[in-house]
Amino acid sequence: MLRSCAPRLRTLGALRGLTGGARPAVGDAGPALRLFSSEKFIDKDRSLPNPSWSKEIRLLFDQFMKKCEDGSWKRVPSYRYISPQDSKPTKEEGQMSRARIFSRSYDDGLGFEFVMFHNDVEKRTVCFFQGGPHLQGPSGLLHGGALATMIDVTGGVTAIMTGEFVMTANLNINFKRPIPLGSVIVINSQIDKVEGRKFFVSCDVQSVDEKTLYSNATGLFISLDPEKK
Ligand SMILES: CCCCCCCC/C=C\CCCCCCCC(=O)SCCNC(=O)CCNC(=O)[C@H](O)C(C)(C)COP(=O)(O)OP(=O)(O)OC[C@H]1O[C@@H](n2cnc3c(N)ncnc32)[C@H](O)[C@@H]1OP(=O)(O)O
Repeated sequence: MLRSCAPRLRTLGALRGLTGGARPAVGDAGPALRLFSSEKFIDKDRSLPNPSWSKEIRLLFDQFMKKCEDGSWKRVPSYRYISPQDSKPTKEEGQMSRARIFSRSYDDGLGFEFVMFHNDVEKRTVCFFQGGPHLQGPSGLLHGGALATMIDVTGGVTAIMTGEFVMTANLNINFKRPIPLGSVIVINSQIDKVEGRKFFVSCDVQSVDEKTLYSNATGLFISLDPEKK
């Protein structure tokens, strides 16, 4: 997913140029549709509602878009592809790379449907996630690896929003209750501590009514050593 570090400022700029306000129509550099420089390729912001979203996740989306109006929360835009300028050259020289960002690699409704909102003052991120049918583990339940992916992405975004590009060094997840496939869950992530390049993040995963704690986790994210880049 994180294939190139050199262009991180541009990428971080894109991530930090987050969207707020009532109109869910802007992503990095403005448009929800991102036209890559080749002008042959359009990537859309996938953290906006699509027809596969249940009423429940739409309601949460609307509630948090309202919270964005005073600037305290920002919606985090999210794309399927790393733009060609940010990608490392691939073996498919001269062709569009087929690489996709894992958490956005499924077609609408089949895999990871989610939207994140970040609060800069509180250094925390909330993610509303609806796992589609291709993320099944045990019958009728969400695969643990799919949940780990979402915890990783939410924790990673929480750290990245401090302004540093990070890699995941450690994730420790307690799976406490199984998650019904297709249900909407809430992942709350916050930065507990920063020590030099190390960002210690914690996450909990709950039902929308907060009655069920599905999982909790801690993660260590490390920003890249300038010497080693
Ligand atoms: C730019 C373009 C990209 C585009 C992006 C698209 C948009 C993004 C949108 C949305 C983002 C979503 C968010 C991301 C979510 C997904 C993230 C992933 O999947 S990341 C892939 C999986 N992770 C790896 O592959 C890491 C592999 N490991 C490494 O590369 C290195 O080990 C690394 C960078 C993590 C650390 O290496 P060192 O060389 O920089 O660090 P050293 O100097 O060894 O350690 C620094 C300190 O950290 C401790 N440390 C290192 N690893 C540790 C560990 N595993 N556990 C505990 N401590 C550890 C050390 O003991 C040291 O501590 P002391 O400073 O001495 O106190």
